[in-house]
Amino acid sequence: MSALLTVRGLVKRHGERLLFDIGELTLDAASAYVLTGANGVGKSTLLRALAGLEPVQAGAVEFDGKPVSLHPYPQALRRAIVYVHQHPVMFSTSVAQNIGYGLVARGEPRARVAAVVEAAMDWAGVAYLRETDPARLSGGEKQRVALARARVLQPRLLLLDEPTANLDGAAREQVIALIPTLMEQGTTVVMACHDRDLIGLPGVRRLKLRDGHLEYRSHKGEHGEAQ
Ligand SMILES: Nc1ncnc2c1ncn2[C@@H]1O[C@H](COP(=O)(O)OP(=O)(O)OP(=O)(O)O)[C@@H](O)[C@H]1O
Repeated sequence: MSALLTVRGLVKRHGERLLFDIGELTLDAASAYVLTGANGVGKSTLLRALAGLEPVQAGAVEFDGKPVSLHPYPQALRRAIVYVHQHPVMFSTSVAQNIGYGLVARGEPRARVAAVVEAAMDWAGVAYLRETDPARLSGGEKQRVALARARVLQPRLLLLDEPTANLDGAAREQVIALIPTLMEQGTTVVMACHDRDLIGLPGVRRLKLRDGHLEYRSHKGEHGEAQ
């Protein structure tokens, strides 16, 4: 499998506190990962750093086999890497306009945006909400709208920050059901989570952040330090 993203020497400090010092992080193309670790260990920070939303110290970085920098964060990575917040922020327009916003911003023709948004709403099971003010959405609906909004951008790497946190019952199951279909479209997905059902999804590899280091774990529970 070919590497989509490799980052060497990924270091994050908050003042005197060293949050993580990761020798090497490699994410393969068209692969899915869960990123686990105790509360406060730095999972969100790591995802946000990869998305260019958090200043971080990085050595050599390669995306799609080409050297890139995380500072300044290149436009090509901004297009290719999408981060979905645990509590997604929505514009006070309609659900449909929120989902299409990124495509409109990229200058896509209106007719194409409308068709893609329609398909994404069907995929996420939110078509009945198309004209709804996002402020009225439940937590589960909001997360599914956020996933649809990310999916239409066809990212190479999708970073999901605790997509099922604060959800239970059917709302949680609806979000979990969407994840394998995201993986099918060739997107690499990394999910920060504590959710056992996400961790146990078929084909999902596990990354564990512990004591500032990243461990790669197989499904059988074997583990080893990252290089
Ligand atoms: N600007 C900041 N200054 C100092 N410390 C910060 C700052 N931002 C985050 N932190 C700290 O960094 C640590 C990592 O936070 P982060 O949200 O990445 O953890 P997490 O593993 O995602 O946790 P959780 O599972 O609870 O969501 C926390 O201890 C947090 O308080």
